[in-house]
Amino acid sequence: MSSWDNNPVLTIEHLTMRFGGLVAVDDLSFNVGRGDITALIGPNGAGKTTVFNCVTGFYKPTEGRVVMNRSNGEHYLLERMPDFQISARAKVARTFQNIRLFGGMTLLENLMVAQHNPLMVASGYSVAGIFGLSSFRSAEREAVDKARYWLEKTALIDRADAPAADLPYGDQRRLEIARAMCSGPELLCLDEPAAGLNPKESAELNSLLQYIRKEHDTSILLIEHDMSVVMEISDHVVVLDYGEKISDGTAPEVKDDPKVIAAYLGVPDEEVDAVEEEVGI
Ligand SMILES: Nc1ncnc2c1ncn2[C@@H]1O[C@H](COP(=O)(O)OP(=O)(O)OP(=O)(O)O)[C@@H](O)[C@H]1O
Repeated sequence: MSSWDNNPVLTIEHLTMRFGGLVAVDDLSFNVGRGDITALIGPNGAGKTTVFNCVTGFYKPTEGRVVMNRSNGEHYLLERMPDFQISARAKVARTFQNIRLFGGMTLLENLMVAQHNPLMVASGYSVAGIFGLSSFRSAEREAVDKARYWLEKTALIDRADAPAADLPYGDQRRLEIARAMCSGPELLCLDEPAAGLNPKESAELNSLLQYIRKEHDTSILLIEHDMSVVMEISDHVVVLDYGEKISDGTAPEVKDDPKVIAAYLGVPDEEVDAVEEEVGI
């Protein structure tokens, strides 16, 4: 049995998502190991983002189960929960393929908004906040400390008071990760975190993700097209093609799987050898 099957933080069972006649995800099952960095890869249109949307409550799957197994022993059936509870109670956070920050707000404000739920609770849904009661003030201080901590870890602290829209692209990507981490997730889902990054920024991203996994006991599930990132940091790689799982293993196992090579080259399995020879790989 693979390590990710022994102690999964997320269990996906027979997940199917149909859009009319199109089957975007077809009877997909896999586990995300606790403490692992798991990559979900596959050619364009394979169904990766649809899986993310089912895990994070943006879509309700047509069939199947998505179970979050929290470290305190609680289990959550994510397909039955509204998305705000998936973040607040099941402790799953995500970033998006297209960056979604509040461009007009400062970096610090973006990270404070991410902590809106605990702050609202501490404010007694505004009464304590309005009267400046100490319970609210201490919750607010904690939220600022947490925001500053993640700005430091993502090397953005010097620009804490700048508008998010003024940041270069690579910095905005890191700010999105900082924002997701402010909700204290046990599972962090990242949709193409390395898209648009230069090699230096990609290397910094790798270090950041390894730090998050090691120091914060946060498991990571990422969709990524940049194979240098996938191969370097993933403990476990799941490959989708046309909504179906075609390979599932460690990065070296998956890299050498003829089915994966065939899917990426867009040819049938039996033609892989010939095409590889032709293109010299
Ligand atoms: N809301 C939707 N309505 C209809 N079809 C959809 C919807 N979302 C996704 N699809 C279709 O489902 C299939 C899988 O799309 P998805 O975005 O999950 O793939 P992907 O692997 O993330 O692709 P990419 O790598 O290009 O982002 C595609 O054919 C897509 O057009």
